[in-house]
Amino acid sequence: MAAAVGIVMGSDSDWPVMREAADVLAEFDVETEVDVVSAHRMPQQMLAYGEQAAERGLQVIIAGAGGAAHLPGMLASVTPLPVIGVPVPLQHLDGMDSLLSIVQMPAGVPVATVSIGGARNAGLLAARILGAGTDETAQAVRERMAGFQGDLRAKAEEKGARLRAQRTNRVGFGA
Ligand SMILES: Nc1c(C(=O)O)ncn1[C@@H]1O[C@H](COP(=O)(O)O)[C@@H](O)[C@H]1O
Repeated sequence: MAAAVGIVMGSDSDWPVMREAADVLAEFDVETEVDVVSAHRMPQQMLAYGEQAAERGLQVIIAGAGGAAHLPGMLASVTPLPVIGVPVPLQHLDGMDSLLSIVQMPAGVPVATVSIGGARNAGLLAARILGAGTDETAQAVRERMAGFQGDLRAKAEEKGARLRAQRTNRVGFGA
């Protein structure tokens, strides 16, 4: 099956962060492809990747990069697909440099930017985008997302119950 989400990053050193996007999309049975595509180091290939992404069948691109992170924005400038940018924290500046590079896009070229190191949320956002469609595949992703949200809610409720149980006065909203 062709990949629906392309997960690209400026270097293989970004993979420990970016793999979380691939892992969570696997939980949703969404097919992904993974590669290193650098705007700075391989500009021609980066443009080709962005230009061909839609015709190759991709529906969403997740792009992660650290430091002076131009990759997500440059991909967004050559593809009509939604691009989700992941700021990758490096040793210096803790990812603030990357966050600001990715989030401050000029008008007309949107990149949906997640938090520093937020590759898991990038994967979840990609799943939601895929789930917004009207076909059966979209519906299946949407149903899985509803299940995921139910689990998340149950875990949050347990946290409240644990916290209330530590107190003598157990009054609280969830009690
Ligand atoms: N920000 C970019 C781009 C780009 O935006 O095109 N290409 C590589 N990089 C980043 O450089 C950092 C260090 O890369 P190396 O570990 O290969 O030296 C990585 O976080 C990568 O995303």
